[in-house]
Amino acid sequence: MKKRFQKFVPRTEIYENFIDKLNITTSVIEKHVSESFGFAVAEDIYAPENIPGFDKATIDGYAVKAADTFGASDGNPALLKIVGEVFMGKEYDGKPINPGECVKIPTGGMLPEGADACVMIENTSQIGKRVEIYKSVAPGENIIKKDEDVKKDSIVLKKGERINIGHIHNLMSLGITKVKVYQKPTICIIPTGDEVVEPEKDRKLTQIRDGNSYALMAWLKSYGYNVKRHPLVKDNPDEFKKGVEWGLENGDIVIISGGSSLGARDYALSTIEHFGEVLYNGVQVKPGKPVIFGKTENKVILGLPGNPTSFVVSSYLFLFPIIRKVAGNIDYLPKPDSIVRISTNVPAAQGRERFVFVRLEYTEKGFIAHPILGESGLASPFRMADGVVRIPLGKEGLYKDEECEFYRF
Ligand SMILES: Nc1nc2c(c(=O)[nH]1)N[C@H]1C(S)=C(S)[C@@H](COP(=O)(O)OP(=O)(O)OC[C@H]3O[C@@H](n4cnc5c(N)ncnc54)[C@H](O)[C@@H]3O)O[C@H]1N2
Ligand code: MOO
Repeated sequence: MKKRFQKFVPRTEIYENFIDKLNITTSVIEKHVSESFGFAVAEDIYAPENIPGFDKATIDGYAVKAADTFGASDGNPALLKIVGEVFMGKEYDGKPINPGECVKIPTGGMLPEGADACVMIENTSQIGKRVEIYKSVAPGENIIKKDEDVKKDSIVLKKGERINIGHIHNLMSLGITKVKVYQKPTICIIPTGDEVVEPEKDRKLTQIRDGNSYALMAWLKSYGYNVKRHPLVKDNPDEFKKGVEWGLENGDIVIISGGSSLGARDYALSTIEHFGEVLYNGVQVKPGKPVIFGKTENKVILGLPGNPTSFVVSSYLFLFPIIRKVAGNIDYLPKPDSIVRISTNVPAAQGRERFVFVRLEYTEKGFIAHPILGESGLASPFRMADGVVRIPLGKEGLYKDEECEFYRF
């Protein structure tokens, strides 16, 4: 990562040469499993036992030998002898069942020895100590095998996997109540611009209120990340430096909002160079061209464009993957959520991969994406959108009804 690039590069280059190679991760902490949703696990976890651990009935009825029911029907029922009953949470205390015998069993009960299937109570009729079976069952039918949910010694969580509710359920069922995870990163946001004012303040005609930092804070918090916001920074190098210094002391990832372009008062580049190394300065993406990628020994500093649409798209494409990487996730790059059809022709951006905000409509033919076009200086396109579709680099555009990748925001 020594070489510094000043040219605009494709998004994939940032992924391969900046994000994939980032060797910064947050510290490892122990969490109660019930508090671990969304964290990346910091160790491989193997199952110490089978789940459920016993062959289990999935219906209320009778535990049988399947072969005894073969050919059974309403007109020709199988007749079995009831030799006992299984109670919930208890092992069957009778003898293994023999051909011609069956045992009453509740949903969730442990299958008695000798039985290999269960028959639903609705398909039977009890006559004293016998039962008529009107429907045959195959071996294994209406049963969960003892290792069917989780097999002893199998891997339940791979280091770097994001913990989901299924993992939490499995871990708790296995009696594993604590888990080592990577701490969620802290992101420090520094909103900049002489023209930018606090939202609760009155503004002059030429001023704008800070939407960027508050929108990003809310978005990051929705994923449980820690966020800190610096007060507004004016367009001067000292204020930029103070802001970034604060960010480096207080967070893992520092974001400068605005001032990343080429204007005389755009100080993001020189400030990042002051504190660390700038690896890339500009990407072939629209919106979101002037993104600056920098790092110090153990922190990331990003300069994001001030234009609202560019700010949001570059956050989605670059900031979020960086956060996921730093948070220990093995799966950190964005992936399309689905393939949709575009409702109208949309031109590409010359020499840039283009992302277009769309609203999705569900029709009989599947999802149709309606573009919400507008300049990168607007915020309403993403207010009205479900996400973006992608026009790959080098493609001249999307034609009406053409399939394209959709990314949900
Ligand atoms: N000569 C060139 N000019 C520009 C180029 C270029 O290549 N050559 N690139 C354009 C592109 S593309 C973008 S994107 C913008 C990015 O500019 P900056 O990152 O330097 O951002 P600012 O100039 O600070 O602001 C742009 C725009 O966004 C508004 N803004 C800033 N902060 C906020 C905030 N917190 N909340 C809401 N809106 C904000 C700001 O008022 C400006 O209107 O550069 C083009 N120029
Ligand atoms: O690339 Mo700028 O990010 O178009 O607005």
